[in-house]
Amino acid sequence: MINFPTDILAIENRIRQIDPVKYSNTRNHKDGAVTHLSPYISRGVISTRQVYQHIQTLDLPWHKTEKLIQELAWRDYWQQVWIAKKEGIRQDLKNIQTPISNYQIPKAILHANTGIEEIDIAIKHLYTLGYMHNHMRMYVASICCNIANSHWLEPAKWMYSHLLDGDLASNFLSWQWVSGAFSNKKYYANQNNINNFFNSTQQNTFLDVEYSAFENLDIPEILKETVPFEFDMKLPDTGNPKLEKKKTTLIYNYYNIDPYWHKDQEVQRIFLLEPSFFAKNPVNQKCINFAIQLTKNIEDIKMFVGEFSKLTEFVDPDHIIFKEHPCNRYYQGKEVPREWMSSITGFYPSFFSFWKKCKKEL
Ligand SMILES: Cc1cc2nc3c(=O)[nH]c(=O)nc-3n(C[C@H](O)[C@H](O)[C@H](O)COP(=O)(O)OP(=O)(O)OC[C@H]3O[C@@H](n4cnc5c(N)ncnc54)[C@H](O)[C@@H]3O)c2cc1C
Repeated sequence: MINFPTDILAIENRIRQIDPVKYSNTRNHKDGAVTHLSPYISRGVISTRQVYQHIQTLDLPWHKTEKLIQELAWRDYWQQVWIAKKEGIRQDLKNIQTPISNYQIPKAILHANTGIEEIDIAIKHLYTLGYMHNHMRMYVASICCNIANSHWLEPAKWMYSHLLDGDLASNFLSWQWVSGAFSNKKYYANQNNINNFFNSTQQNTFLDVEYSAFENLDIPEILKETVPFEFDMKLPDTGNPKLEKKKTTLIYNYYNIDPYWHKDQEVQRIFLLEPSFFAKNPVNQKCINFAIQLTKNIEDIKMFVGEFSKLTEFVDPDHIIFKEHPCNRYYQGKEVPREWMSSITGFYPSFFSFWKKCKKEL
């Protein structure tokens, strides 16, 4: 079973294990050769550029690596949408999702008892592992939004809260894509599709229908009971670390745990966990622990649990440096850029218009 080590050498080793050819032939399958790198990209430990540069060293023809590079570009694309739309990613961006029967989550999804064996197994794995296969994320989102007619936001928050790779842009915008709020067509998958890609043989489930039946499908009994997303999240209680007010200070956070950032320089390093951010975007203890473990790759980093405004009482903003990211627009100090795979920035209404431009550079 897959695991997610936090030591930087193990993470770099995982990059070296990428097989772009096998990836493109198998990525949609349960046991496909996917990279399992997303928790490290989401937490800002490695960048899409770094993965892309490794792929280039393999000296493979473009057509054999294109699929994986394209998936990496999806990551950058959603980030650019987030930068452009800001908090707007929490709302239906292109179309209003319809029909909606509730703004909650089907209880059967939360309790992993939809009756669809592979879905239920995958949700239990999500709870224990903090990971779910991309195709399975699409199935789960489709069941919530397009079969149970739940608005995408609450189930998206639920999934985000359990993923080690939780990334608000990839998450919310993918949910919008599945539900038709960021695409012109809802995504459906039937039981046959799940059986094909997830090696099962189940029949007679609520998804065991022809595609033509989906538009007018009644909400199955098992999905009718819905519950709100409620999460009581606790951040570690560390007390205030000893800080130097006038020392050059690098701010790390849930989206930036880059161990090579100004490595070997004599600076103050702070891992900032802001209660207001996590109150709005809660994650489970496993996710917080994972992030904290990742900071162990950074020497002498100190954890500060509190708001940025509180931190500035201890460190002068003139001495603060932070990486550009939509979740920390309000930081004060010097903002420096993140690493991207290409130089293409800005909002593109569709991934393929963005990809067309990226491709020219890659
Ligand atoms: C409903 C839904 C919710 C999602 N929520 C998240 C999330 O919270 N965080 C997150 O990182 N990804 C999310 N994704 C995207 C995708 O499922 C994961 O990035 C991918 O499954 C991660 O596994 P991997 O690293 O093995 O991916 P691989 O298939 O090995 O892909 C390599 C890398 O490409 C990028 N990538 C691949 N597929 C996508 C995609 N569809 N969208 C954006 N980037 C992609 C990721 O950075 C990934 O690490 C979501 C997708 C869906 C459909």
